[in-house]
Amino acid sequence: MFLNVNIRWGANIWGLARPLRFIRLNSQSRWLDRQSNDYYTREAKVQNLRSRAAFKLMEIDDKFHFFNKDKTQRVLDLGFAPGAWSQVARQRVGPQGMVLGVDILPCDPPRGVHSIQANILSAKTQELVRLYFSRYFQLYKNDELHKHHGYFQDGLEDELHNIRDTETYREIFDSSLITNKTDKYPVDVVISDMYECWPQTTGFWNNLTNLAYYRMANTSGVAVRDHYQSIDLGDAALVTAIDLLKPQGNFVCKLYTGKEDKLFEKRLRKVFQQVNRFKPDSSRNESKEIYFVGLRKKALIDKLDVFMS
Ligand SMILES: C[S@@+](CC[C@H](N)C(=O)[O-])C[C@H]1O[C@@H](n2cnc3c(N)ncnc32)[C@H](O)[C@@H]1O
Repeated sequence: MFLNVNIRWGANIWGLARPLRFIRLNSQSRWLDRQSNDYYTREAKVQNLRSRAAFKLMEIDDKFHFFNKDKTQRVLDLGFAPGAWSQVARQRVGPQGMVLGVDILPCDPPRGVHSIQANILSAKTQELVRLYFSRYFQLYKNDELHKHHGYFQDGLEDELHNIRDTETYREIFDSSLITNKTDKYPVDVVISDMYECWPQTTGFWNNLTNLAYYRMANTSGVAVRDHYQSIDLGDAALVTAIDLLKPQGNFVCKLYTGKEDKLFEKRLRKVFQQVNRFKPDSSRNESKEIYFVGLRKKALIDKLDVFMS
């Protein structure tokens, strides 16, 4: 059904704003009602988890077992805010593991997790992730770096300035030099729940210079748009996995389902030995989200072949 509105700018716009605000408040209160009646939301509060999303990752791991307390695993959580998946990863990798969250929005990471406020679509983000997991520049151990809200990048520019000229730095970033200092694939598990942001509770965009909150992909309710935007973020997560994930490493990625699922799945099959599609019980029936799980990354991957055919 189309709403036929004849807008004369200036004259009628404020008249239109009122009903629109009413519609928004109505959908907000429906969302609040649904939240307060929801088992997983209540349970998340009881268990001190940052959101109900935690239960989705628990269910996915209960089925596919990609976290392992016995190995020292390094986990990269893409779009980690507010941090429920990072909490689950932290618990499931055990004390020796490392968890790094990346989010375009600023967010205090959960206990035992470090974070970078960065856009996954930027090449610099990979550099930061690589340095974080590097055994030779253990920046995460330096208190100076996380004294402000745990943000790893505080002071990072100074550190980068000091180390960019060193031989070790060159070895870490020069993939043609395979030495025992080079950790070409520093990550064991990549998890990506990238999509809509958590509700803004204070004016934190004062911290941002690039108006990330406006530029990000927010779920619009228009299925086609949400689907294509989530495919873009899924592809960004897949590129990150191709570049940083160890052979035999594992990958979890949320997607809003639609026409291109099959193509995304085909790309995943070129990177992982086993690919599964999964809808956890804790994901609402009416939600279009599904989760792809890629197990055991292949050793040789041709990125062009993954994305071109
Ligand atoms: C649904 S939330 C993630 C919830 C999280 N898994 C949890 O359990 O708390 C999606 C997140 O993706 C982030 N995001 C979206 N686009 C991004 C991008 N290009 N780079 C980094 N983070 C992004 C958003 O800021 C948002 O916080």
